[in-house]
Amino acid sequence: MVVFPNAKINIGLNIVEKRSDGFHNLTSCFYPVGWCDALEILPASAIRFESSGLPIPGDSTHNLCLKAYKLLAQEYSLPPVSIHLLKAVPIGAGLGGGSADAAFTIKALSEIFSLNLSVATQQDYARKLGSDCAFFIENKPNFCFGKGDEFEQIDVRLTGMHLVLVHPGIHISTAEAYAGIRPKQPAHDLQELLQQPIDQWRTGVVNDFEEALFSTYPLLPAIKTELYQQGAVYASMSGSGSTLYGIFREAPNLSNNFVDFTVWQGELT
Ligand SMILES: C[C@](O)(CO)[C@H](O)COP(=O)(O)OP(=O)(O)OC[C@H]1O[C@@H](n2ccc(N)nc2=O)[C@H](O)[C@@H]1O
Ligand SMILES: Nc1ncnc2c1ncn2[C@@H]1O[C@H](COP(=O)(O)OP(=O)(O)OP(=O)(O)O)[C@@H](O)[C@H]1O
Repeated sequence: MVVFPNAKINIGLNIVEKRSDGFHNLTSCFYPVGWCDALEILPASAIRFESSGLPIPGDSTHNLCLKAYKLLAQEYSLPPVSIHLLKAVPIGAGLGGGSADAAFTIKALSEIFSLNLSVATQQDYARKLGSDCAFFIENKPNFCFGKGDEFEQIDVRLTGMHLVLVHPGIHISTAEAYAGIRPKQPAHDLQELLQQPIDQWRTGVVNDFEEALFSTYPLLPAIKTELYQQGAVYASMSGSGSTLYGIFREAPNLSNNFVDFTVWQGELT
């Protein structure tokens, strides 16, 4: 089976408080986007994992696809599989790429081996692998809270709007980004702000990681400013960075912009 684990963006991200388990409670709208990896999982005579495309830091035995397989294999006595991951979504980029790989592995294994796992059960397994993972089981725009792994429906529809993602090649560790944050209650309720027309998001819909990371990496606010100059109706950093995104009504002509960076463009669904 071949599946295509896609990235997400965060539209607004409030880091509300530090929890007793060391994690943070947050509120954010997670929105799936079309930039994706390719993941092939086949029954095999022995467990095998390999990846191509972007190099993934760390030992491949720690890859989230393998962790997801091992989690289900021990519960359901799964036979061995061969996994090939073609990595395209940048890593440490605030796009949840590794988390999507983990969630799509759970979904694919459930289908290949007819495990008949409910959405809720798959989300429970995904939560064990990372805070962002559970979102990718349903993979639809959601208002997320708790560690980012609890969901409430939200009526934010950007279908047909044009998205530009700019990854400046800076790897930001999620744990380090959280360590630099002072949690606070948001000035305005994010769910309410997102009910306003998108033209009004610019003033109120904020990503709390921007304040700390923009002073460390001046390139990041420069890219955000450029996205607005090119006509974005809303621009922000995604997650803990370093990817910036702009939402446009029409595809901009970016032939002379962002030439030093990795850019992905496409329509939002
Ligand atoms: C920044 C976001 O991408 C926003 O969507 C996510 O909160 C990150 O989620 P993630 O990459 O799945 O993070 P995890 O793999 O669960 O955790 C990595 C590290 O980030 C910190 N972490 C993560 C999520 C969270 N709600 N609070 C945290 O403090 C913890 O130090 C944790 O050890
Ligand atoms: N399939 C995978 N894809 C990417 N990174 C993976 C994967 N499996 C394990 N990892 C590890 O996760 C680390 C990246 O985690 P990190 O949370 O910083 O970034 P991310 O998963 O790309 O998404 P985000 O930046 O949105 O959190 C890598 O350094 C790598 O060691």
